Amino acid sequence: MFSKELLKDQTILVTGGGSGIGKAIAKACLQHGAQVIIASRKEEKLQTALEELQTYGQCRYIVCDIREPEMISKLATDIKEQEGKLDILVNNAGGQFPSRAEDISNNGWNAVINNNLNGTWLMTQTLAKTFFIPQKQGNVVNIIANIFRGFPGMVHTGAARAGVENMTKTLAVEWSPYNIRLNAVAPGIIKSTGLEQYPPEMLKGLSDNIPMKRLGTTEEVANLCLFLGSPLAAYITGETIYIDGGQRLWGDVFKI
Ligand SMILES: CCCCCCC/C=C/C(=O)SCCNC(=O)CCNC(=O)[C@H](O)C(C)(C)COP(=O)(O)OP(=O)(O)OC[C@H]1O[C@@H](n2cnc3c(N)ncnc32)[C@H](O)[C@@H]1OP(=O)(O)O
Ligand SMILES: NC(=O)C1=CN([C@@H]2O[C@H](COP(=O)(O)OP(=O)(O)OC[C@H]3O[C@@H](n4cnc5c(N)ncnc54)[C@H](OP(=O)(O)O)[C@@H]3O)[C@@H](O)[C@H]2O)C=CC1
Repeated sequence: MFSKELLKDQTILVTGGGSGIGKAIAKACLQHGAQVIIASRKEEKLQTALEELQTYGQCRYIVCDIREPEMISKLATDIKEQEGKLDILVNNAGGQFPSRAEDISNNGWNAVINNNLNGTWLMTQTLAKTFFIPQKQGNVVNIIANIFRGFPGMVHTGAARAGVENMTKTLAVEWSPYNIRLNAVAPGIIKSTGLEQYPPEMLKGLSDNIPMKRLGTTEEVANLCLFLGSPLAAYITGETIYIDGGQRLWGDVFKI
């Protein structure tokens, strides 16, 4: 177990923090001494999550669509006025839909690229310019996906997440003079609210195709993010860590 003071005095923004993996990350950060802001599109979801999260520490929410530059600017101003600083950004918001590549419409492709690549970029650039670069200190954790062998059945998100992975490496070098670390976390299949959007027949037998024969938990992903956000990972930057029970190496996710 980590020290309860691992993230003491840290201010952390978790996008998509109202559900699933993001909520688990927010909870873990609160339990380790941080103050946390969660952000996403749906206020009702954020409000419900907040009621649970604030029992663990100081937390609030901001409604923000990561695809909308104006909303992101307002979010940055809001944090500047309220908290006065930001130490860690967790870019967790995202998602996609399963589809054969030949069936994806132009709008469908753009929606997924906008959500996962452009949204992550806009958040990262705005918050780095507002906080991390002037502070000469910052930390970004990007949640991507298991794209190790491509992403058959979800080419749009595979392309977007590969973009985020490369962006993570590039910015780790460009922004190292500002003492900003950036890393990516690549979850395999995690038992979370996100899986509810997949048809039940697609979810049958998934564990059989994972070397460890089980799905991951949101808490396991949160623990990895805690580590990367903390001083324990002070010399790690530009890295992608897979948390997938070995699935990147063996087993089919999609039968194609
Ligand atoms: C076998 C099990 C799977 C294991 C894989 C596990 C790995 C990954 C797991 C996860 O990531 S879990 C997290 C999942 N959570 C989410 O995905 C939630 C967020 N997702 C979304 O919000 C959407 O998917 C979105 C498309 C990114 C949202 O975009 P937007 O709100 O802009 O969409 P729309 O305006 O409704 O539609 C735009 C465009 O996209 C087409 N489209 C949307 N959904 C589907 C769909 N289910 N199937 C086909 N096409 C879809 C939609 O039709 C529009 O295109 P046009 O119709 O206008 O051409
Ligand atoms: N669960 C899994 O097996 C895996 C998940 N992932 C990724 O991990 C992340 C979390 O997934 P998970 O918790 O499972 O799923 P959820 O669907 O529960 O989480 C997605 C979160 O992102 C938010 N979100 C989506 N689009 C936007 C947007 N444009 N602007 C702001 N917020 C947005 C949603 O909130 P709201 O609707 O309020 O906007 C929601 O809270 C996602 O990026 C997902 O793709 C990756 C690999 C595997």
